[in-house]
Amino acid sequence: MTEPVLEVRDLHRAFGALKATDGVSLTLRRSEIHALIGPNGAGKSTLIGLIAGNLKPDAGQVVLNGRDVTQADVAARARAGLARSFQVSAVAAELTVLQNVVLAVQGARGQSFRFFRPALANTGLRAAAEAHIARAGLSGRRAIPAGDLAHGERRRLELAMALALAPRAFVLDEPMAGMGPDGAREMTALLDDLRHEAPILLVEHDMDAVFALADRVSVLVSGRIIASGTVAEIRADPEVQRAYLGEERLE
Ligand SMILES: Nc1ncnc2c1ncn2[C@@H]1O[C@H](COP(=O)(O)OP(=O)(O)OP(=O)(O)O)[C@@H](O)[C@H]1O
Repeated sequence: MTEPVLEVRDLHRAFGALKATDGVSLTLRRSEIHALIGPNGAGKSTLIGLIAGNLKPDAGQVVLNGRDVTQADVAARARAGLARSFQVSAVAAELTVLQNVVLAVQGARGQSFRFFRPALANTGLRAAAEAHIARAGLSGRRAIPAGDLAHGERRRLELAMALALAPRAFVLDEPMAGMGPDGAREMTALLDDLRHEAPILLVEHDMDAVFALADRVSVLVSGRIIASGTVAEIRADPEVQRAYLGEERLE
């Protein structure tokens, strides 16, 4: 089997006496969607923070493409190809969709934002930005200021900007949050496509989306992964039913 794109090894993080992350190990393989689910307070945000570099672990490792990035900061992990979206966002509301994505492409290429005007005239940057916008399904909205986008479109814009990083792995924090049923279905289709760009670690409460998309599901409860498996395995697991899925009123 090929080496995982992202690997978390025996990660620990406490806040005082509370073990928010208590010995978590997981992998993300090429082209897969690995969903992380769990009740409120289970430690999902803490784990994402440890993976993205916002938080430092007390022990354990985060390995991206075979490289130990445990001591690297958020920016260094982003440069190494980790695209985290939906919580921290650099979208500028007054700029158009195209302008925002051009800036993201320019930034990803290590060029200064001071040269914004030349950037818009730069056909290479512009073509790359247009391709990301098309991939995110926003071509018809390229001239709209980001601040005027609907909620779901804004999420698409964030994904288009994440694509500018040429990501090796996506870490997505509740992409379906705040979406109606149509928006959630559209986002589900988009994520199903994006997995071929880079695999996705998906933290999501929307179980329809999780069950439609995930190749594997890991269930986090009190800082520990209590079960990991296919959708069918997780749905049939009595411990998961007891600890979590029972609350979600499945089927
Ligand atoms: N900075 C912090 N200081 C102290 N305790 C914290 C801190 N961050 C998180 N915690 C605690 O760690 C535990 C895990 O929280 P976390 O936010 O990671 O869970 P979660 O699964 O993301 O929850 P939710 O689904 O509600 O967002 C909780 O008990 C929370 O109160």
